[in-house]
Amino acid sequence: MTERVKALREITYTKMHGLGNNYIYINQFEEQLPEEKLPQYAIEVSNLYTGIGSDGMILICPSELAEVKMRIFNKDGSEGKNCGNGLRCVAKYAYENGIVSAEKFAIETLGGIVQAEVHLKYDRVDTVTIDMGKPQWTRGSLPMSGESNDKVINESVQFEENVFHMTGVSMGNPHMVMFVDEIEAAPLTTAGPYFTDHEMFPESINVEFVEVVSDKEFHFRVWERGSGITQACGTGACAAVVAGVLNEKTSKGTEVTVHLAGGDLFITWAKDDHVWMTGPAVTITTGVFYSQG
Ligand SMILES: N[C@@H](CCC[C@H](N)C(=O)O)C(=O)O
Repeated sequence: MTERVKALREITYTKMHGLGNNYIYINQFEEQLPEEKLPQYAIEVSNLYTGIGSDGMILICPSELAEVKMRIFNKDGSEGKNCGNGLRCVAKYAYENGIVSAEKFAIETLGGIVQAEVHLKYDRVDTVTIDMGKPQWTRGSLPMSGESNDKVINESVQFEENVFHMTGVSMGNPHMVMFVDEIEAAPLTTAGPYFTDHEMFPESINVEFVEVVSDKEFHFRVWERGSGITQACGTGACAAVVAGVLNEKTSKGTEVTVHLAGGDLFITWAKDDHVWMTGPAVTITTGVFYSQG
C-alpha cells in the first residue's frame, strides 16, 4: 500500500478548450515533467475512463526564442508540431497567469514561431487572434511520398467506391483537405483513419472534409492524427482556407467563417501570405492528476 502511494506523481493541470478541442495544460514554468514520460502522461490524462478525458496534453514551457513555448501531445502520446486551438488557450493562460504582461506576444512551437494577440472582456481573455505565419504546400513540407517540391492540389484519390480530391497544406503540421458537396455525408469515421495512416504519409496526417457554402463560409469536419475526431482543429481550419484559395473557392484577403463541430473560427489568408485565425479560448477547470507512473 505504502509503495503504491509513493509511486503516484501529482501533476497540477488546467483543462481548457477552444471550440470543444480540449487539452490538459501543464505549466512547465512551475512543474518539470520527465521528458521520457511525456507520451505516457498524455495517454493517461486523455483517457475518459481512467484519466481526466481530453484530446491530448499541452505543455506551456519557457522559451529562448519567444515569450512562451507550446508543446502538444495527441491522445495517443504522439507529439504534434502545432495546434491552433491550443495556441489560443496557451495565449489565454500565459496572459491570465502573468507569464506575459503585454496583449501581443510570440509563442514558439515545434512548427515555428507565431504571434498572438489576446482580446479582453472584463479583464479576462475572451478571444485570441494568432498570426499563424506562412503556409507551405509542397509534398516535402507535409511530408508526402513523391517529388519533394511538387504540390498536391486537387489530386484524385480513391476511397472505396468514391473518388476524392485532396490538397495538402502544412501549417507547421500536416493537413490533407478534401472538398465535398455535403459535409454531413463525408465518410469521416472510415476515410479519416484510412488516409491518416496511409503509406503515402510517412509521418501520418490530419484529414479534413470541407463543404464550401460561399467564398466567405465553409463547413468543416476533421479526423486528427493521434486523436481521431475532435470538435475543432485550428490549424486544420487554416489549412482549409489555404486549400480553398489554391482551388479558387475563395481568395486571399477574404475572411472565411469556418463552421466546425464545436463552433466558428474566422480565418484570412492575407495578401502578405500570413494566415490569421481568431476564435475563443475557455478555461474549464483546474486540479491535480495522480499519475500511476
Ligand atoms: N487540434 C489541433 C491540432 C493538434 C495536433 C495534430 N493532431 C497533429 O498531430 O498535427 C489544432 O487545433 O490545430
